[in-house]
Parts: sequence; C-alpha cells; structure tokens
Amino acid sequence: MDLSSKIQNVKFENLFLNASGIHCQTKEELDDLMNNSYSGGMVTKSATSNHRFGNPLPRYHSLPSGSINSMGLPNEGFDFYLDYVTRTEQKKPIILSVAGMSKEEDLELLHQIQDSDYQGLTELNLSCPNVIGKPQMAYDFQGSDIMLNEIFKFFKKPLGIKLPPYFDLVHFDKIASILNQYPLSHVNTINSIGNGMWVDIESEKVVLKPKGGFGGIGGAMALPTALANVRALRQRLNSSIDIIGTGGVTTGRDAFAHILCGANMVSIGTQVYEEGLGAFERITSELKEIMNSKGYHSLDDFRGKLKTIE
Ligand SMILES: O=C(O)c1[nH]c(=O)[nH]c(=O)c1I
Repeated sequence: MDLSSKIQNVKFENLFLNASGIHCQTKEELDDLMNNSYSGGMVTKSATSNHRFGNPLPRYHSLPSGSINSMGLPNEGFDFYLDYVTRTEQKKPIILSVAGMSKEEDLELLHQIQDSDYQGLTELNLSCPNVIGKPQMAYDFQGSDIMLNEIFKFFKKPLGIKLPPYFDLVHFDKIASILNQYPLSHVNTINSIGNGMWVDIESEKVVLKPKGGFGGIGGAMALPTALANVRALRQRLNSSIDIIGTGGVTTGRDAFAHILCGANMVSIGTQVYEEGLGAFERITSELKEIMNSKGYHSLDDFRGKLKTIE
C-alpha cells in the first residue's frame, strides 16, 4: 500500500500535511511535526517580516462540526522560519509559508527566500481572512495577476499559492486562467471560509473577540466547499500545477474524497488541532482500509477519477 505523493519533484512518504497555522508556529510544535511519523510533510505558520502576537483572545473557538478563528497572523517572524527550514535536519519535506501584511512585504519576503540558500518549497498565502483591514488578495483577480507577474520576474524557486475558497464557477474560471499563466509548483486550496459568525445562545454573545466575532470557518463543515474547490481547480489548472487539498478532513473517507477530486496531497487543520497529532495515524489507517477494500494500491489508482452521473 503506497501512500506516497509528490509536489513537483519533491517526494513525500505519505500524502498528509498539517494545514498551515496548525501545530506549526513555535520550534516545539515544528519539531513535534518533524518527528511525527504519520505525516509525510509539514507546512510552517505563515510568516510576516516581524514577530507578531496576533489578534486579542479569544481568537479560536471549537464548533459542533468545525472551528472558527481570527488568529491575526501570530508568528515568530520570517527569520525564525527561514532559519528553521534551512538549518533543521529534514526528516520530511517542509513547505515554508509566507504572508506579508502588504504586497511590498510579500515581495520583500520572496526576495529574501530567492537570495537565501533555501532550496525547498515555498507557499505564498494570498488568503488570510483575519488581518484587520487587509483584504484576501486572492479575491482581487487583477491584483493577484499583477502581483504574480512581478514575483515571477525574480522568483525562480518552487512557489505555490494558498487560495481562499471560491463559490462561483466563473470565479473558478477567472482564478485558474490567471494561475495558468505562471510556473507555479502548486496551489493549496482551501484556506478557511472567511468571516463566518458563531453565536453563543446563553450569553447572546459572539465567541471571538477580534473583528466583532467574525472569523474563518474550518473543519468538517468546510468539506463540501473544499472538495468543490479541489475539483474545480483540478479541472481547470494546467497538469503541471499540483494541488494540496485542505479543508474539512476528519476521516480517511474525507481524504479519499479529496484525492478523488484531484488532490496530490491532503492537509489537515482543525482535526489535528482538536485531536492532536494522533489524527495523522488514525486518518492514514482509515485511508488504507478504504483503498484496501477497493483494491487500490497507490493514490494514482484513483486520483482525480471522480465520476459524474451520466
Ligand atoms: O488568522 C490567521 O492567522 C489565519 N487564519 C486562517 O484561518 N487562515 C490564515 O491564512 C491565517 I494567516
């Protein structure tokens, strides 16, 4: 039973990653992930130039079937993550995630990566929904196109993009036609579903302090949106662009569905946060069970082979 996968020519022993932001902010968390034998790779918390505390607490809340968060980009600062991904013994591939507070900062961070001796995968987060006053760049189609054009004038290392969910087939067409113009290593879809709201009935109050309670939605309730985005982008993107499917994975069945829709790799956020790193072992064994019962030996046997109803 082979659960290995690849992003471009980077091989992962198994298809599972943490979703950026989950268990990947501090050295302890990153070392934990590095030593966990059931995730094939790992992604760092999106980094800004400087260390950030992020938004005031409470900024994460578990929901009956998911989560809502308005973390506000808390991170140790770019230099810490660049040092970690360059210096740490790589028991598994790491994806370095960056999220500038502005386009200028995004470009500056990417220049630093280009000029560094880091040779691994980089992911530009164009979809953080929780920085007060900062729109999700990937909802600005023209702005994203202009930015990617500027980036690929100087950035020659593997670069992927973390996308927000889209909800309109024309928007899938638009973003895919932009992304297809650039030599991207991958897209990671989806980020949390931006600016959801949860209400505590007893207190008649929101559950998050920042932004009056608005926050990104993740976990089980995000699965249908995540599957749609993986499927729609797989159908539209050049085959040279790999896809990391993120969103709503709580069981092996959900991971199986992401692969059927076309994902090369699958990242898990809320469920790992709620259950701990043991979720990787559980979901890996559940996926193996399903593959076994269907006579599949590798992910290629069923990747992207979702059937429609004729
Ligand atoms: O609030 C956050 O830190 C955060 N939260 C998310 O749900 N997605 C993101 O990309 C980010 I940068």
